Amino acid sequence: MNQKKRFQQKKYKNTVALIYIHTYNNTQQKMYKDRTGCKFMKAAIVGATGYGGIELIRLLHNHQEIEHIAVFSSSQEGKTMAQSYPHVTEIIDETLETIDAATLKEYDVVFLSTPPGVSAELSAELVPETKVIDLSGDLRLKRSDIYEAWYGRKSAPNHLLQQAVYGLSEWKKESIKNTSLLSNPGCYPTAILLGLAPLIQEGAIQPEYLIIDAKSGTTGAGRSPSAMTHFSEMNDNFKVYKVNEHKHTPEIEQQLSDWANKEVTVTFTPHLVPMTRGIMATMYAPLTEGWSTEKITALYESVYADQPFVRVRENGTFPFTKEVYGTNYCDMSFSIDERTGRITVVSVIDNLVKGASGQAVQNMNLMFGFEEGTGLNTIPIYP
Ligand SMILES: NC(=O)C1=CN([C@@H]2O[C@H](COP(=O)(O)OP(=O)(O)OC[C@H]3O[C@@H](n4cnc5c(N)ncnc54)[C@H](OP(=O)(O)O)[C@@H]3O)[C@@H](O)[C@H]2O)C=CC1
Ligand SMILES: CC(=O)N[C@@H](CCC(=O)OP(=O)(O)O)C(=O)O
Repeated sequence: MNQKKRFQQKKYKNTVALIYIHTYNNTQQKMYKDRTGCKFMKAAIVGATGYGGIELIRLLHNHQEIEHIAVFSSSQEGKTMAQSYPHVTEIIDETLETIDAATLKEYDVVFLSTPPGVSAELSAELVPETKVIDLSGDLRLKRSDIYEAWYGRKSAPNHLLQQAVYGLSEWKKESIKNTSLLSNPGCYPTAILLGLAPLIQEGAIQPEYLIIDAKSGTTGAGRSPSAMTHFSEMNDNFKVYKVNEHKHTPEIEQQLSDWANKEVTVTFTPHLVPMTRGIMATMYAPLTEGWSTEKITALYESVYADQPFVRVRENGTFPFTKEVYGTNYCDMSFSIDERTGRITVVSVIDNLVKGASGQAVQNMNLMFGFEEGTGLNTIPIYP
């Protein structure tokens, strides 16, 4: 009997029959569902000292199924989380552990909130023994030549790229449920793809003329200070960066091409704005024949009717980033310009929640058969 099964048997032998004789398959997922509220999951976070990591801690700490959160670091082993983040003093008393595949395999789920290159190596050692959710871009692109061209580094082995399920939670829920290797989408692609999905899937826009303009808060760049993001460079400023060379471009194109059933290329221009969290994506494209405000409204409402974290606003009532702050929501609205025949779609997310750790927890919920919104049902912090 392996470590994980021993743990579950020890903890639950008096309360939950059979829990330890199942392996990771649909049967066990059903059992997880049956055990809602038992709090027996053990989660590990690699890269816990980063912004994605501390946000995972915030969300998992309040998650009713998580019994234990272990934290791992490549540079601060032996220190406590409170040494990195005093705001978790007396809330999270875990000590940062050395990253080691054998230890990580003891956990039910491992979050890799690490820079590019780490998960390409680590996830190969962890799946299928445990479930891995990778927040980095290592496993999002299916073609290694495209990864290498845009990331400027060697890609993960092809079999891992093919095995990983791209976890835009609102789609491919069945694939997400059945995978051990989940690749969490990038922050910009999450806001952009959710905003464009109904239009591209229905052929309502001409994708060859699609232009995407997006703005991010500085936490999108992680915790390490840089000349790009530090206060005196960013305060009272507004920056454009990586024009026509941002690594999220092929990620957006890959998914749009899949939905459109033809190759789609986009102009994507990211900007940095002096705020802590938030992404606003503004997308412009010419409509195809026959679409009106009423038809597009009905389309968005039907596509997102059963998606708990997508809120379609009344036509023309555009969302602001603060209206999703600290939450897993993606809010959106659109307007059609009758003069030009173009539609403008605006979507907003919190980059650290729906754009990273929140979507990772949503995907974990799907992978383990929990209710999709478990641990994520909070009201935005406003103002
Ligand atoms: N910030 C955001 O809005 C989003 C981020 N992402 C992606 O999520 C990942 C984490 O981002 P974020 O938290 O913002 O970045 P941070 O820079 O804030 O944190 C990254 C963490 O990775 C750890 N790390 C560094 N080198 C290694 C290594 N060689 N092996 C293992 N761990 C290492 C560091 O912790 P330590 O030194 O303690 O090991 C660090 O705290 C990145 O891939 C990022 O691109 C995705 C979507 C949105
Ligand atoms: C503001 C800012 O710098 N944002 C980051 C995007 C963060 C992200 O999602 O990066 P991954 O694809 O590596 O996960 C950037 O533009 O590179």
